[in-house]
Formats: sequence, C-alpha cells, structure tokens
Amino acid sequence: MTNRIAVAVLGATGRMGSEAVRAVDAAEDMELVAALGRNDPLSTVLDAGATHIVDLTVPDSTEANVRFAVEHGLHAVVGTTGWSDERRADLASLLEAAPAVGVLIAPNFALGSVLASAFAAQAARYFESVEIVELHHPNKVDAPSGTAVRTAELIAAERAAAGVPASPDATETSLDGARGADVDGVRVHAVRLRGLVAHQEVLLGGEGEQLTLRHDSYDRASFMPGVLLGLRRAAGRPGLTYGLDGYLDLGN
Ligand SMILES: NC(=O)C1=CN([C@@H]2O[C@H](COP(=O)(O)OP(=O)(O)OC[C@H]3O[C@@H](n4cnc5c(N)ncnc54)[C@H](OP(=O)(O)O)[C@@H]3O)[C@@H](O)[C@H]2O)C=CC1
Ligand SMILES: O=C(O)C1=N[C@H](C(=O)O)C[C@H](O)C1
Repeated sequence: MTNRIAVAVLGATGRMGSEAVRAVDAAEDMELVAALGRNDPLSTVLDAGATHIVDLTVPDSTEANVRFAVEHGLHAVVGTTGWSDERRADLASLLEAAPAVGVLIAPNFALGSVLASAFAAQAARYFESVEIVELHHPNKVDAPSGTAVRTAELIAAERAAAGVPASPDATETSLDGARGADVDGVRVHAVRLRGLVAHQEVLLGGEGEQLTLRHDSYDRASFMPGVLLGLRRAAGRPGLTYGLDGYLDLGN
C-alpha cells in the first residue's frame, strides 16, 4: 500500500507504548518507522522519516515531546496524562505557527469510556449530586486519572450551563483526602488496586434514586482502536483537539 502513515511511538517500552507498537505494526495503512524508549533522542523520529508521533510516556516528558513534533511539522496523537489548562493553552499558541499540524490529546482512547463520560455529562444536569470514582492498577503515577479530570470538567460545564447548584455536602470535619479531590466542584476519588487496569464510575444521586455509569477497560487492547483512529484523522484536523470525542460524531 502506498502513502502509509509513518508513525513513531514514544514510550514504546511501556504498558501502553508496547501495545501501540503492535497495533501500528499490524495496521495495513501504517508503517512503524521508530519506537523510542526513554533514552532515545527525539531526533530519531526525524531520521526515521515519521509524519506522526504517538506519545505514551510520562507527564514530565510529554509536553517537550509534543512541542518537538509540532516544531518539526509532525502530527501528534497523545495519550499521556498531565495536560493541564496551561499546558494546552501553550500548545495551542505554538500550533498557531504550524497551521497544518494536528494534535489530538485524548485522556482516554477507549470508545466506551468516551461515551460514558459524554453520557455522564448529559445526565449530570438532572441529578442533585454527582461524584466520580476512578479505579486503576497500582503502577499508575498520577491521580486522579486524566479521564476522571476530563469527565469532571465535562460534567461541571453541563451543570454550570444548566444552572445546577453544587452537590450538597454537609461535611464539617474530615481526614485529608477523605472527600477526594475537587475538580471544578466535582469530587473525584482514586482507588489503586492490584488486579485492576482502568475503570471509572460516575455516581449520580437524586431524591430516592441513583444512576451509576461505569466503564471498565480490562485490557489495554481497548485503547488501540482509538489510537489508530487518532492517527488516521489527525492530519485532517489541524490545531489542537482535546478528547477523542472531538473526532467522533456523538450527536451533541
Ligand atoms: N489515553 C489513554 O487511553 C491512556 C493513557 N494512558 C496514559 O499513558 C501514559 C503511559 O502509561 P503506561 O504505558 O501505563 O506507563 P508506563 O510507565 O508503562 O510507560 C511509560 C513509558 O514512558 C517512558 N518514559 C519514562 N520517562 C520518560 C522520559 N523522561 N522521557 C521519555 N519517555 C519516558 C518509559 O520508559 P522506561 O520504561 O524506560 O521507563 C515507558 O516506556 C500515562 O500517562 C497514562 O496515564 C494509559 C492508558 C490509556
Ligand atoms: O494510567 C493508566 O493506566 C490510564 N491512564 C489514563 C488516565 O489517566 O485517564 C487512561 C486510562 O484511565 C488508563
């Protein structure tokens, strides 16, 4: 096949990176031209002729990796966490000088997770209370998860637009952390437990009822269709897209 997408995977020895290497390698319309570990110089990507990078590294390195890609005209599909509002704003400014480059930052590549977050945001305006519980493997270095932060942001925006007041909470005394982290007014609780991969529950409470929206990734294979979709679409979506939902027609 001609015109295959030339992909470099950064973080290639990691849990996600190694899965992405296999997925890109198996995709007929893609060519894996480089697989970088922590000690490989970023110039490897250019030497290999990559047109796209996939970043699955660590919050400390992802920003520099993506800046390097944009500065060299490469499209980027980013799954690494740590992309704060400030970091995304800086990246959006950088992209103004590279108008042909597309960057996707996807807190979660699993279709079910993206849908669950969208459904939770839709539902959140109808319930008095909402809290998020995310549950992950104990090797995860960040908490709360990027997915939970993104879900809380979407929920908070919907509730603000609908004029829904803050969830009721009479807590007067508590141990540090007992009520979780406050993300845009939504409480987020993080569980780290051997045996888990990546899971999330959004708990929505109203008078006499509860709606729970739960998503489970039992295997990192669940993230790969989203990674490949991102690679196929990034060049056609110049600028910064935050969330895989930006590449999907979710009808909202
Ligand atoms: N968007 C999504 O759907 C998903 C996102 N993630 C996110 O992806 C990221 C990676 O997760 P995971 O694969 O579990 O993590 P791992 O720790 O398994 O992998 C991280 C990789 O990054 C490399 N690395 C570490 N430090 C640096 C550095 N300073 N510069 C460059 N590379 C470095 C590691 O190399 P070495 O092995 O040499 O240390 C390793 O290959 C996390 O932020 C996680 O939250 C995870 C799952 C799904
Ligand atoms: O580190 C992980 O494993 C995951 N990280 C992402 C996150 O922080 O949301 C995506 C998924 O939850 C798995």
